Amino acid sequence: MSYDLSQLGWDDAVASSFRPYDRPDTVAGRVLRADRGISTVLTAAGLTRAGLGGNALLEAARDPSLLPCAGDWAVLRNWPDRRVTLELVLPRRTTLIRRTADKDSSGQVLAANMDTVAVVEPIFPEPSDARVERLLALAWESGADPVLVLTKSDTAGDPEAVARQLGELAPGVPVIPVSVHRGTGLRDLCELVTPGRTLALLGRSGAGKSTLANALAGAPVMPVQAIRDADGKGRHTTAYRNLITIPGGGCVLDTPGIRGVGLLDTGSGLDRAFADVVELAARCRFDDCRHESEPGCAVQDALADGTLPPRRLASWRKLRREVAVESRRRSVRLATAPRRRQH
Ligand SMILES: Nc1nc2c(ncn2[C@@H]2O[C@H](COP(=O)(O)OP(=O)(O)OP(=O)(O)O)[C@@H](O)[C@H]2O)c(=O)[nH]1
Ligand SMILES: [Zn+2]
Repeated sequence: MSYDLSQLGWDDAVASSFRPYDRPDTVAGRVLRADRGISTVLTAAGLTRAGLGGNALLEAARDPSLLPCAGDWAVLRNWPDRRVTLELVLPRRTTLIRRTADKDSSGQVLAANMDTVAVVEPIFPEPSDARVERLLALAWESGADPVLVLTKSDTAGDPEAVARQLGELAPGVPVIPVSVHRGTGLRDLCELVTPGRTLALLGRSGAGKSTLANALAGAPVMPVQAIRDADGKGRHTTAYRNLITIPGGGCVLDTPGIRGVGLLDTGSGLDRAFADVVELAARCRFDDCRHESEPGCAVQDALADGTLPPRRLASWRKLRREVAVESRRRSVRLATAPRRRQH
């Protein structure tokens, strides 16, 4: 079997990052799934499973975020005894990464090398403004283009009205109401999974991500609810992340249903998610305006004339505080971490 990797997004940039490692015993592939050290990888020769090679283990010890994850392009090595190891994760073009509770961790990579991140929020039960804002910041931070997908639109009397309302939390982001049950809105999403393009789905458990991935694939490739193990115990399907190849080209990356996401904002994600507030703040008279009671505060003016909802300002402040606390913690950690190779 031979597979055309350009369908999966293999292009000149990936090819040139692979070139230095291109040897008779190596091959490049895209990670469909990474599960406790075993990666399922699609190469031009077909599907293969690879354990972590020595080099990949070393890299991961240095920085756990360099462990392979779904969506990665990787260098595989074929050994004479037919073993296959994953030796290196090629540089990621975009990365969805969240802060983990683990203090030493540099964050958990949820998905890599996607072109678009769909923040998936269900219309029923009630969509959460705060979750949408947080996930959009994470999506912007990834470097990919965000879209906001409102699932189960069949449950709303007027899904367009809900879309307009949530659209206010998503400046510059297309909002797409979708109902898989009715088959509406899917065409807009299909345009994001044309050959070579990857769409990642990000949302809470039950948001309808798997249902959406199945609909985009046109065939049930992923069990929606629970599947049964051989021993009869129920196992939930979304503990892992999966890259699904779409017949006709393109891929969908389903991330696990996440309960809480900590932001690991290093710069622009939050600013872009709150572009409306940032733009107002840039118009304040003082550069260091705290938008409280300073004269000439454009943010306070917008609150007063009703163009900026107070809730929106409050969530911006809350997320900024969270990110500031986290980056302080990170810099303390870096300063106190034992140096490697001191001599
Ligand atoms: N009414 C309606 N229900 C839907 C639609 N899409 C999904 N659902 C239901 O929503 C529930 C959750 O869907 P899933 O696709 O399993 O959600 P998920 O986001 O993959 O959840 P996790 O696997 O836990 O991350 C299921 O019971 C679906 O049948 C839709 O378009 N309309
Ligand atoms: Zn101000």
